[in-house]
Amino acid sequence: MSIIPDAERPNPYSAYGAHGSVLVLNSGSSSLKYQLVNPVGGEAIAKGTIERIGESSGIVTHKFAGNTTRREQPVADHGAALEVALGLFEEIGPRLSEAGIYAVGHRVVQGGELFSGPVIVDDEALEKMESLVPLAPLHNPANIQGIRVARQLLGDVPHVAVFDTAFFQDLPPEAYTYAIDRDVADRYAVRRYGAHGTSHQYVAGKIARVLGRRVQDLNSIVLHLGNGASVSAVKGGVPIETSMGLTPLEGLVMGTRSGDVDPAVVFHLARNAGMSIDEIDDLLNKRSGLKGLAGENDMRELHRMVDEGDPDANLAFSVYVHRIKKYIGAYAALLGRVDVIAFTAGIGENDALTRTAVIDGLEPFGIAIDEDRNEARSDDPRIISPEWTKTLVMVVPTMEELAIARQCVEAVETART
Ligand SMILES: Nc1ncnc2c1ncn2[C@@H]1O[C@H](COP(=O)(O)OP(=O)(O)O)[C@@H](O)[C@H]1O
Ligand SMILES: CC(=O)OP(=O)(O)O
Ligand SMILES: [Mg+2]
Repeated sequence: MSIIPDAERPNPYSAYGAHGSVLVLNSGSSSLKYQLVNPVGGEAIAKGTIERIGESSGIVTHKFAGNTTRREQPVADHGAALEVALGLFEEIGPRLSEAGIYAVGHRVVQGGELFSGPVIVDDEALEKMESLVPLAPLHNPANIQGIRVARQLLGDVPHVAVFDTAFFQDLPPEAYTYAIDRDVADRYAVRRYGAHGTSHQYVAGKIARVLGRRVQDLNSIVLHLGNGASVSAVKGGVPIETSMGLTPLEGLVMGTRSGDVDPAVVFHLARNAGMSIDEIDDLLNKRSGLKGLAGENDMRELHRMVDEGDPDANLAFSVYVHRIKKYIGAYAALLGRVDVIAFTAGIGENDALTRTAVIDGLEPFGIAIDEDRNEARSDDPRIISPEWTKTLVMVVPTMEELAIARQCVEAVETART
């Protein structure tokens, strides 16, 4: 039986949880999110984000004891970002030496075929993660750098890696297999691994708890719309499809990533535009998506540009929404019955305009939004569809850090028994 209670209730043992607190590090492609979490009660004791890593202007935010500290300062890379974060704990609090840290949990995006669940980090595990860098070039290097620096600075507690791909290890073969020569695919581990799995799994479970239903009885489409974006079809708690593939480049239109393109685009650019493979990689991962179409990957800014009549921003938003709708239709066909469509992550949780545009026109399928519910502001999971629909549309804030903290405690406890 799990030592972590499912219900999010206050921890009866100590201020920071029966197992102490867990420091969670979530390195994205250009950001570091961190949280000191009580893994039992579920509350964040302190948390922060460091955005625009590697750019000339970084934004640092640290929240503790009801106060928010915000600074603008350039941050060179993810190692430097972690040092800034640890410095803020010393300066503003809580001091990590007094926070009863039980373990450090690291989000690692790509576990490939080497990791199907959380692992306590040692040198061998780190080497394996290094070998997976080509399968998550924007993410694994930052994740690994975070682990190295954190192990040096917080060396006396266990460090646990929790993989984005783990949840999707349960995908059926027809979903994870690319229809290419089998020998080549097998030799080079070319298959679909998915990503954002910790979030998709958390949201699918949270939907069931909020509705008072068993996850086994629910079919959900989860839309994780952040800077990276992905969608999953979860049938009875088990993922049957997801939009990210070999790497987090496949699928939806994202902040800077193209999502699905005809692979022949790569051959065409290599042969006829004189671009190298590295240049095309950079193009599709960093200069595409909303940024490639409109020059802007912050959704708030994109809306402002649309309001000012910018045709590029308008097209970018239309392409973004069109792709999500295509996936909803496809995943509905795979699920057969859709009980819930859930929006999560930065855009999914905060952007009523995107939610309206995505659901618009789906009424004939019994899917609709109630605009008052959609626009009501809340940090709680909520239903935003009208009473009459069979499919519920929901907003379910993701809590990747809490989910990582809990998996981290379970991994340490399992290793000890
Ligand atoms: N209030 C808001 N309205 C619209 N978009 C928002 C809002 N707040 C954040 N976002 C968008 O959320 C995205 C970042 O989401 P997030 O889940 O934090 O991404 P990641 O984890 O990939 O860095 C950005 O595109 C940002 O514009
Ligand atoms: C996998 C992925 O795209 O992650 P993020 O959204 O944090 O960049
Ligand atoms: Mg994210």
